Amino acid sequence: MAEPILDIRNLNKSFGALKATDNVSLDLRPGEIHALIGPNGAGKSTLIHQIAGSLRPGSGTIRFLGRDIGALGVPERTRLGLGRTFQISSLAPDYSALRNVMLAVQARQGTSFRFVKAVMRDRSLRDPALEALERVGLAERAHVSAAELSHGERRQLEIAIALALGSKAFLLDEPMAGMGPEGSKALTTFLDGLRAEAPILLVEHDMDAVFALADRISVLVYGRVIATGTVEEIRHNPDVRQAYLGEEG
Ligand SMILES: Nc1ncnc2c1ncn2[C@@H]1O[C@H](COP(=O)(O)OP(=O)(O)OP(=O)(O)O)[C@@H](O)[C@H]1O
Repeated sequence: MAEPILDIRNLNKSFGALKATDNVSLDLRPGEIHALIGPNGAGKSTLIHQIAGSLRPGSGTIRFLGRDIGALGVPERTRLGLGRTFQISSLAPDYSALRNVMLAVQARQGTSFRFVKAVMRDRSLRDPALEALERVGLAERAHVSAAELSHGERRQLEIAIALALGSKAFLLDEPMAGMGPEGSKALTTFLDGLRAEAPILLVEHDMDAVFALADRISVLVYGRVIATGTVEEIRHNPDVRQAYLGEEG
């Protein structure tokens, strides 16, 4: 079996008396989409925050590309290639889609401050940014401000930014949220292709998308992973049906 890209072992996080992450172990392997599902409040976002570095675990280890990243902050983890999209958008709303991605390319290149006009003309920033927009299907919207993009397009733009940052794995927290059926379908097709580039840890409530995309699913209930398996294994797991899917019959 291939070495995991991301390897989480015995992670714990409490908020007062509440165990939001209860001895969680899971991994993300090359080329896969590993979906993380569970009822509201199960601890999915809390787990993503700990992996991204925006929340410190109480205990446990997080290894990324073979390295213990537990002591690193968010920017260092991003630089190592841990790409993340957020439930709440982190885009600069007044900037065009292109400029949002160019800022990411600039951050990756570590280039210092330049005047905006010079930055916008700089082909070493512009070309990779346009390529990332092309890849997510947003090239035609390159000059539209982030604020004017549809909800789905903003999600695509966030992924373009993660691509431009050279992400080697993606943490996607509810990318389908607030999307209509067409948008969800388009994003599902896109994510299906994206896994070949970098594996995806996908938190998602849209079960159609999860069942269509996931190579493996982990089910989180009250902070604990109660099962990990293929779509078929999870669909037929009696504990999962009772704790979570059961409510859908
Ligand atoms: N900063 C915090 N302080 C105290 N409690 C918190 C904090 N963040 C999360 N919690 C609690 O931890 C539990 C897990 O929350 P979390 O947001 O991770 O769940 P989730 O599975 O992502 O839920 P949803 O599907 O609704 O997004 C919840 O009971 C929540 O109220």
